[in-house]
Amino acid sequence: MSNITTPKVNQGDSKHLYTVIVLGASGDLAKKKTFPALFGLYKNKYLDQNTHIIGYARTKMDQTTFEGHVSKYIKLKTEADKATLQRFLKLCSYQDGQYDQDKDFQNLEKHIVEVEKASGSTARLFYMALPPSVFIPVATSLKKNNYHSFEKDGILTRLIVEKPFGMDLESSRKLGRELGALFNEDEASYPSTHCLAVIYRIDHYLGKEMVKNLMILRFANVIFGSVWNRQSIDNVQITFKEKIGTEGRGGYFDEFGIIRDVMQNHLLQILSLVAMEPPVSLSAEDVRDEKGLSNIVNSSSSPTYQVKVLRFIPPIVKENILLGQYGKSEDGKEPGYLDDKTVPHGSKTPTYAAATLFIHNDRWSGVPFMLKCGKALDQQKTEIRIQFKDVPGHLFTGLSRNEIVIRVQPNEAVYVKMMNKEPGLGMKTIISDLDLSYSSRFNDSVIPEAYESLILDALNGDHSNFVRDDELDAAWKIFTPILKTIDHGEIDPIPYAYGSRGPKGVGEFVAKHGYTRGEQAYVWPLHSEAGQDAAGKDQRVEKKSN
Ligand SMILES: NC(=O)C1=CN([C@@H]2O[C@H](COP(=O)(O)OP(=O)(O)OC[C@H]3O[C@@H](n4cnc5c(N)ncnc54)[C@H](OP(=O)(O)O)[C@@H]3O)[C@@H](O)[C@H]2O)C=CC1
Ligand SMILES: O=C1O[C@H](COP(=O)(O)O)[C@@H](O)[C@H](O)[C@H]1O
Repeated sequence: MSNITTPKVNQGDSKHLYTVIVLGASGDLAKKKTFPALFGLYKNKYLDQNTHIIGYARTKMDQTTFEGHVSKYIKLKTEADKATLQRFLKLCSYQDGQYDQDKDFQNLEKHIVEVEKASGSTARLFYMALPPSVFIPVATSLKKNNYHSFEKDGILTRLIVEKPFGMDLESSRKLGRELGALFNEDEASYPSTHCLAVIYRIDHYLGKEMVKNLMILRFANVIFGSVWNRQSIDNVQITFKEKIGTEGRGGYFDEFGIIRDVMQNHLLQILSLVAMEPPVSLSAEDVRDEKGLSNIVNSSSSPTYQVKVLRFIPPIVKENILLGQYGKSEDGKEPGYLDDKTVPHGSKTPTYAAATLFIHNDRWSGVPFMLKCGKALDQQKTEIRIQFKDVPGHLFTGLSRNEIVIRVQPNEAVYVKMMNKEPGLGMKTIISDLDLSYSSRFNDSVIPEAYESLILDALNGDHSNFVRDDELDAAWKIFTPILKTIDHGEIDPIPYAYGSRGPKGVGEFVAKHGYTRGEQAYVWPLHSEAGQDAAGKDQRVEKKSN
């Protein structure tokens, strides 16, 4: 594990040994992310070496098949890793059952109790790697059959819930109410007891190294802190691109579309960390107060309201949105979105979206925040691009604007585009960069997977990087009206070819909101496909010496 982040093991709950129960264990998320993350934590000794993992789903599987499912996406680099995997698999077991049958959850309970007796575990982490349609039946069954009071039985319960948290404001509130009736939102409200199960709403982007780095970049550097406002910044872009389409998930995706899949959650969470005011402290509630909604602060006589960043963002309007849907690749080899048989004929669901949001507060008034995301594009990347205003006056010509780029993935980096004197005689300006590329600066460090980091936080009882219900409410208020318009088929997505840069008009869209391409050509060296393919190896040196 990384020497960039050095989390403490079981901080706050060190007396608890957990049993982890993965519901939906037969699924895509469980095999691709949850089990590999649990293995990563186990391998690096962030999980107690006696932590048992129980899979639960409807599919019937014997132990060998389950072990194959658990290990399919686990990357083994050394012989020692192989031996560790064998030890890890001995801690994994599987139980099949329906999601709404008490008797099946009672069987699960028997199995958990056996495991607890054998291991001495006193805490349960339930991980719901399930489609949202079964969140409530499963949470209800768990509460009825598998929940114990800490005070009475000495068993601590935590529950991780995956996105999507609803389809719109109304359904998100309904889900929140129903879940809230079963489990708690917040441990801090019940400090003395620890007796109620607590919900952790996961948005895995909050576990990404560079997203977590935003707080430090912003609030631990005077040089950034003092220019992080409308006086200096012209526009901000937050971009998510994926090379793959909806392969295998078309049916699921069509219900949601790219805005609900990526923009309303991952990109908005990044925006709130880029734009929020400094929190009072790094405590979970102080950080989430700044990102989220209003919070009544008790004063002796009258309450005061702290107003927070998402509340300053009005709903997105039709003029500030651009949608796309991918078709076949230009060579015809890759299928278009509508070629997927699980996608309804003639679907208008967007697989690409660009939207501009404004934050009407003193810091950001007038600064466009452009969120862009799409599937089946030319490259994979997530980045935050903060573009500064033009240099005033006429001392120099042909200048490009300064930009701070935070490359979330791949090839984690922070680089600042800046003007420099071209070396040699004369006073010619040249665009260059201050480049903190992790592959060269921290090349002996391993960056933890987002899910490793977040599961560890949940085990440690740290809510800071999870989504609170009022944040969710604020997020849905921004998106629900435009989503209704889209769901009614009122905006036609612009077609784009699989593997292209996206729909025509994206360049004009960002230009309309102020993004300016400089006169001088600039390519961040690791931006190239070659750089991406060699993730972890710095291509710059080769490029510069060529
Ligand atoms: N896959 C991914 O990359 C990501 C997924 N997520 C979220 O994680 C959750 C799980 O995703 P994912 O693993 O892809 O989902 P899957 O479609 O693979 O579903 C997980 C399991 O749930 C059961 N299941 C599927 N459909 C239904 C249904 N209609 N009714 C009851 N049970 C069903 C199946 O198990 P069985 O039939 O054996 O019971 C399946 O193996 C979702 O909320 C998703 O949005 C979030 C981020 C990324
Ligand atoms: O939540 C989701 O995220 C993934 C992208 O995650 P990443 O960590 O690989 O960037 C996306 O593919 C998926 O559609 C979405 O549901």
